[in-house]
Amino acid sequence: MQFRRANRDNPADLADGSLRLICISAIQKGGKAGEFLPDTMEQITGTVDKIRFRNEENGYTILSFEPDHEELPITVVGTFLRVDEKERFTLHGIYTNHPKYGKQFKLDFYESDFPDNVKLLEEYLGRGIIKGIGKVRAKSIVKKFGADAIQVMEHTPERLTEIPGIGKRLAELIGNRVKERTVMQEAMLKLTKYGIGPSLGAKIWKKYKEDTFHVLQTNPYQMIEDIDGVSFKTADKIAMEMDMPKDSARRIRSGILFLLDQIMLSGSVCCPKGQLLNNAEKLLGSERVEKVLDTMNGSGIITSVLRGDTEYIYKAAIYAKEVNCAKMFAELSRKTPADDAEAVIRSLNGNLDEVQMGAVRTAAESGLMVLTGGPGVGKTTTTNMIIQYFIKSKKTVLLAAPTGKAAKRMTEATGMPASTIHRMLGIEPGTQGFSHNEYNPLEADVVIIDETSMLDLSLAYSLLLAIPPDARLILVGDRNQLPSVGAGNVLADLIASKICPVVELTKIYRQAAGSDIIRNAHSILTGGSITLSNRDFFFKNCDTAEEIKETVLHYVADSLPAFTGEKEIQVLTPLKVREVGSTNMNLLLQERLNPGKEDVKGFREGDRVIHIKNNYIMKKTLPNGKVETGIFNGDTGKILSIDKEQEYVDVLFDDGCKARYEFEGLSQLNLAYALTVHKSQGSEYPVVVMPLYDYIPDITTMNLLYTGITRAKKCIVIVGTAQRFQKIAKNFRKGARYTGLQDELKEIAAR
Ligand SMILES: Nc1ncnc2c1ncn2[C@@H]1O[C@H](COP(=O)(O)OP(=O)(O)OP(=O)(O)O)[C@@H](O)[C@H]1O
Repeated sequence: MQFRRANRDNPADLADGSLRLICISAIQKGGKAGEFLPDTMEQITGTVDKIRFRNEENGYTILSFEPDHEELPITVVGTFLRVDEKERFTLHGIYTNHPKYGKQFKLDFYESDFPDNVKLLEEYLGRGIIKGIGKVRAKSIVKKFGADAIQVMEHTPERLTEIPGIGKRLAELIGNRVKERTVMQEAMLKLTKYGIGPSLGAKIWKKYKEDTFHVLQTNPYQMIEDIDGVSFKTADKIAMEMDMPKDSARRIRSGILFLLDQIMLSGSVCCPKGQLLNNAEKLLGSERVEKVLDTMNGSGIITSVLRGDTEYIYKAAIYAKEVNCAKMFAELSRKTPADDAEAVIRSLNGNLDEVQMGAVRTAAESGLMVLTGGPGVGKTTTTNMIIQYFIKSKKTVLLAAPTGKAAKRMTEATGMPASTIHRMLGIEPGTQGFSHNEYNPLEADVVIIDETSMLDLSLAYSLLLAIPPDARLILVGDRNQLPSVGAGNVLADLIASKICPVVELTKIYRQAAGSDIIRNAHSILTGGSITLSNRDFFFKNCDTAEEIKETVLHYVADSLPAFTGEKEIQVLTPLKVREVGSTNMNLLLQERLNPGKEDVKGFREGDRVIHIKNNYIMKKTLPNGKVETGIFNGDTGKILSIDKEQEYVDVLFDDGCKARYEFEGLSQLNLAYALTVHKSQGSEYPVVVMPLYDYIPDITTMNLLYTGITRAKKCIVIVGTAQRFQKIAKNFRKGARYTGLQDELKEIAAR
């Protein structure tokens, strides 16, 4: 068979039987590790000698390749949709010179074909590439049909029956398998034309197989629901390429659901109808939006709720959760008091003030209560007394918090085991489900949750489902902290609804004598004046972004470690993006604190890192050598070593546990020299530096400043201008977070 170079922009090539595949590979241009030789595209044709590394998930491959007219094999690095040894390709890319591994060919895209040399073809087919053909059959097929063997198998498979031992059925089967291969490759090629990379392309193919084009042509939006990683924008691009009308109901429906998902990512659970229609019309360029929205409302996909004069639109599932949360909260709040509470309370040891003692009494008397207050007011001390009360009353108490770090702090503060809420509920990895639910409730009389401000609506719903009918729920948290990252505003809504008792502690006990951190944190809440007595709360006046960055670097690297005696200084930024955001500050801090080392995907040995996803199946080795599973969002540590040959990174976490990350798993890590205030919720650090530069009314709020400041235990330095600080401190906006839990609760209470 004649090999022909194809033009990836020429649609005719797609239909040409001689073309097997042209594939785009994500080339990593300008990677620091590689210094480019001439930056011109090269083309080499040859045979795969050996696959040295392959990640089946994303197609990333390192292989040794034998070019046709060169003696020595070369190393090729890039993304192959699929690849086998002895397979033939024409590769397009550039040569680079890797400091450690030498000359490499970085792949941009490739064209693939079956071997055109009879000997290689026999060897290739003999390796079991096509099911039903082993060494012996490969030999007979190639002997019979020569270099045309593949053409015969694909287009006239019945001719295979000319070979003894191959019957009609097997011939047909082989023909189908070869065709399937071709169809898959063509599908992948077509997908790359819509900007879909090989890894996503492979997922789409895996899901729809031969139906891929049918789905793409009839309803590409289906992919959003079926395949992880397909966004509305990707599906819409395909739909537009397919000339789908802008006014198509499917398109509008998907666009509306996409916007509702976006709303939820920003923390709201619903959206005023007017706002949604406006955004949808802008996104979709269609005037049929309202009509389609109304039909969706009737079909159970979305729910519309009238509150006052405003109509709010929810995805139906999240609305159901909100309504059910309200019902379950209301149900809990109706519980009756314990019988001999007073006698047990009198027997408790500890010096609580009257309000704190009142909280213990309330806990004893209520099915549902909230204990809130700022830093150092005795929330933990009071919680400990509540636990003591229930233990003395022979009740089973379970403790949990939304994050791993907060759960660890709860364990230390109470002396009792506390877990993440997910773990307490028995997360079932791979599904969104929990083993504890309404059919299998928790075995507890009392459940106490700390850092409740971080509890989002979905997790609150799962938690409430698992609370046994006669148990109590106690929610502890600081209502002035930022709300949860996930959609909802559970603690604030619950407090505002007045459906259950709320005990607010206001008297500051901790460090009352000497600390400006706590005093100023409380002053920010009350709008009081800020004290700068240079004890533990410092302010450095800097104006420009450049000045702020330099000052932060200087404090973190030079002056603060000496001044505070702490080696690690935590930078907390209001934003992730922009010049003084955590992403950029991390790069600057990495260069300053950990310079001159080679990067792997942005990480270096010795870097401070944070794990950013709850991973309940990942293994870690405890300091005592025992192996456990579970690494949580917010866990911080340091990179101990990077093994480039074996492609893994070892991390030592702050609690002494070690974990190994394969290179592909590194997306679970971020640099942690600088974190956003949002990310730092539930954690505390001895020394914090907080640069204030940007002002975005919905984000840089008083609550964000307050949350950042209260993360510092020993010392905080704020870097910015006094005007900017005041502006943020007085920004009492809560951010546009639309939720309805408060109204639902009030409605139930009024019945
Ligand atoms: N009634 C009290 N009398 C004397 N000291 C108290 C009292 N209540 C709390 N404290 C002390 O105040 C300090 C802070 O208390 P605690 O840690 O319970 O506060 P917190 O609200 O949990 O603080 P944070 O939210 O910052 O962790 C502790 O040293 C505690 O012993």
